[in-house]
Amino acid sequence: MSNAESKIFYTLTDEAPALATRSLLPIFQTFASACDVDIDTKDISLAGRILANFSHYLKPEQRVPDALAELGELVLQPSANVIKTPNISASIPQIRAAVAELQAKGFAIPDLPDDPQTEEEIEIRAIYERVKGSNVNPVIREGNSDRRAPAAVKNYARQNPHSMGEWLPSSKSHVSTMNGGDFRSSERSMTLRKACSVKIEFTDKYGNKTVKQDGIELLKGEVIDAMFMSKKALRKFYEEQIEDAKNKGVLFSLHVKATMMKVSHPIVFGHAVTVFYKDVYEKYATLFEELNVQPNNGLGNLYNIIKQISGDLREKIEADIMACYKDRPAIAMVDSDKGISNLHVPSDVIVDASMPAMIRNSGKMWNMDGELQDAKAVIPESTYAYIYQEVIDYCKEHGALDPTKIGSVSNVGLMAQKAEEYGSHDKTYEMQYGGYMRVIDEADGMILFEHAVEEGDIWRMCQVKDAPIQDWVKLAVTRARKTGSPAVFWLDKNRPHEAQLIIKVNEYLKDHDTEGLTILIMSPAEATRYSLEVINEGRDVISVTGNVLRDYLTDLFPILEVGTSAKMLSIVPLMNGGGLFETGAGGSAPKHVQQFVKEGHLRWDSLGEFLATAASFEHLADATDNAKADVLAKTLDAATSKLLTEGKSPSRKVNELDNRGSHYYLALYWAEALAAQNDDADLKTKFADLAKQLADNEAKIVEELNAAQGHEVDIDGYYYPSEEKANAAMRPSETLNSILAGFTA
Ligand SMILES: NC(=O)C1=CN([C@@H]2O[C@H](COP(=O)(O)OP(=O)(O)OC[C@H]3O[C@@H](n4cnc5c(N)ncnc54)[C@H](OP(=O)(O)O)[C@@H]3O)[C@@H](O)[C@H]2O)C=CC1
Ligand SMILES: O=C(O)CCC(=O)C(=O)O
Ligand SMILES: [Mg+2]
Repeated sequence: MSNAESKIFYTLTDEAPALATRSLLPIFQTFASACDVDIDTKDISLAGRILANFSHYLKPEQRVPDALAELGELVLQPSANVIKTPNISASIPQIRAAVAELQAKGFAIPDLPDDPQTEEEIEIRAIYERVKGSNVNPVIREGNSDRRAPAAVKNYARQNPHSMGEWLPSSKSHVSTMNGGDFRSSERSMTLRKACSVKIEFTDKYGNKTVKQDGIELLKGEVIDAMFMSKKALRKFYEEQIEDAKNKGVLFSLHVKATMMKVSHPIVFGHAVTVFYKDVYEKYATLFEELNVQPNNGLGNLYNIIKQISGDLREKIEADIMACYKDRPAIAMVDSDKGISNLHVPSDVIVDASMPAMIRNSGKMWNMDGELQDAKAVIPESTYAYIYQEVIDYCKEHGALDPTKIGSVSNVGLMAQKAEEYGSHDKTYEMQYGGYMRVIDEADGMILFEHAVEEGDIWRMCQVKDAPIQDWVKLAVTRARKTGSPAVFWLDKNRPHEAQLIIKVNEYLKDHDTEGLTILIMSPAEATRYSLEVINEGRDVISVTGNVLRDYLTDLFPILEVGTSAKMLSIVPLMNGGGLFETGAGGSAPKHVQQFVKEGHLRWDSLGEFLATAASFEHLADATDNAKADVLAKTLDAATSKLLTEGKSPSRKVNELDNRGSHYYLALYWAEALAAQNDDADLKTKFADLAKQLADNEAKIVEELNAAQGHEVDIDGYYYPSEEKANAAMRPSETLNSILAGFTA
């Protein structure tokens, strides 16, 4: 029965999840063969995406298909069944590093031009812009998101709580956000009564018009917004916050999402760099211009560039950088041993993961001396920053949340069809001159939005289509019905965009039976407090949010509740009927790779992959009437629960069970569960033998896996490692490999 519908696509991505896949996928493929299901792969790694986009620069034998474009098509098909591991949403410094590695490996791809001048350079830059930032998820997320902690994970965390730093009322940590001049304060929003085509037009102060984009086709019922962040207000805000951090004796730490908000946030980040290190960037302004220094790529970019200039001048600049610290507050560090601060690389501190980590750590971050210290978390955009202040206030009042007692905040998030900020990337502009930005209906010339902007302001337009909103409301009601938990729409009637959504939510709720359900609408700050109160009473609550809060909350609450978002079940019911199964909410854990190559221990926990794969089998079973796939799904879930209770998750420390060892135990428990079930006799027989072989060889396999630890590992690359070496490193047990290879379905 090998047809299109019996196929699962598993993505090959980057960093830790890509390493883990090399060990885990052969296990999944072996088990899937027993129910006639193929698990095929799609390489959407950063390196793979660069190569696919520059095919015309490569020798024919080096060319690779555009797997992301293929997946983008696939997710529109009702038969789609995709398992997606986290991938790098690349910042420019990450792209540069990947390009250098690929070039060194003989791929003649072009350098990323900083300041494209010729037609060819402009074309090359445009291709890299397509590869940059969050460009995978918006393409394949053709559905809204349903993320939650499965009961087994929650119960395990209750019994084996992760550490939670103590919170004292005396903590000086706090969130600082703009109270004017930011996107929120200038936001305009409307719902379209009819389909139309609009253009974005800039008019300078002399009346000259430039069409930034035209022919933007919008649908009836679509909610569109436009807003801008004032450069002057942002820089003034940074100055004030730097001063305030110094006066209060707390660390200055910036939290943005330069990867997902791939156009606007690198600029927001760059201003923080040039304000914090103002003395240097102003003193050497002309030189830096000649050298093409790019503050949006962080202080690390400056250090890299001055490496190339003569000793004396370089030392002078370096001394001037150090001198900045005298007048500035202490700065939060990413790696104090290596002197890497929060302002070095735009993708090192990503707000969704960095703020919960700070909250878990008693509101502290690392200072230059490698000590924990209270911090000022600077989150310029005020739209969602308040939620973190609310959590901090709550912790100051009530102490840290107790993972042994608290309930859970799950999430239903709006993201389908490039909803909200996901759709803003090609409609975000850094203004070269002051003037007016207008969104104009092309049919009748009517001005839909108008903003007076100044040089350097960041203007953007977002959109969210009506069908995804209807789907989102339906998903929220479905989850509320299924769980009996209250569902809270985190929408602020005072924010223009959310006021439009509230009208739609109230309208579309009428399409469903909501009798007996608790469905509430609250502003994000109120909803934060309410949700904390509910979970502190041990009860659960569903957060129903827009795209950015989806991202923020699905790291925030999981990290507080179960220690990491990697253990979440993360499902995207695709709007055309297919299923996209993401692995947790976690990222690609660059630190894990560093540890792996240094000491041969991979601490990545593939629990998210286990959960996603079970959900994928379950979906396939329903979609194709494959009863065996259903048995595989149920037994995989049972094996995952057993793995948790038996403590066979990866340890953080070298020479203890790591990612590979946990995969062995998953295979063992899964085969045992299949051998023990009575729903399918054929599977029972087949897997009884496999279970026996895996059990009989436990000591030998674990020994072979452990022997691979405790020393450096060479996988020959970071973004494009050697397949042969990485596979060998991730599958070091000959015994396990031959047992799997010997399995016949
Ligand atoms: N869906 C997607 O495709 C996503 C991609 N990303 C990308 O991931 C990269 C890193 O992002 P960042 O914000 O630093 O987030 P990460 O989630 O990668 O890192 C934060 C920390 O979370 C812990 N963690 C995350 N996943 C796991 C896991 N499976 N097992 C064990 N621990 C885990 C690790 O903690 P510890 O070090 O203490 O072990 C890790 O250092 C970026 O390139 C980003 O663009 C980020 C989010 C989602
Ligand atoms: O798309 C991205 O860049 C990251 C997405 C993310 O962090 C998430 O979906 O939780
Ligand atoms: Mg996230």
